[in-house]
Amino acid sequence: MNIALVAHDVYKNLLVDFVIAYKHIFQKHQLYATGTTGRRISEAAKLDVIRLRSGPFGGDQQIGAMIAMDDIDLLIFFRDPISALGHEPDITALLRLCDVQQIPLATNLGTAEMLIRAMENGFLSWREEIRKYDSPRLNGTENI
Ligand SMILES: O=C(CO)COP(=O)(O)O
Repeated sequence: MNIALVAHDVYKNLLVDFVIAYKHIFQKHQLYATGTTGRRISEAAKLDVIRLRSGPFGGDQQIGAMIAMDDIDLLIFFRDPISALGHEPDITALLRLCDVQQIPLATNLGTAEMLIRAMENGFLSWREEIRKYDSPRLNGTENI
């Protein structure tokens, strides 16, 4: 599975600890992350992470573009629910695209834990099936 990981500053430590706790699962998958989140995870968890731009510089939009192309299977995004951020439109757009593409999305630790355990137990294997029929790459709508 292709897993995208994003955390705003207040939750970066939480996400790093979460990835370390479930490293035995994460290490079996391809990880993507926004810039600073990815650096923190790769340094602390010693996992390979494909790092995109930092969120305020387009990282959320890069992940959104991957989701639009059905290239991400699961997004864990520990967003800051208190502070307003300058790139709020990018954040909203990313969350919206998850709903457009039916991508499992966790915005807090409780849901993230359930999704990761569910994935480990095969509950997200429907993603492989849906990709065959619903992928913009395969159903001919990628140029629309
Ligand atoms: O701002 C972000 C997501 O909106 C996260 O970006 P960083 O991982 O670069 O801090």
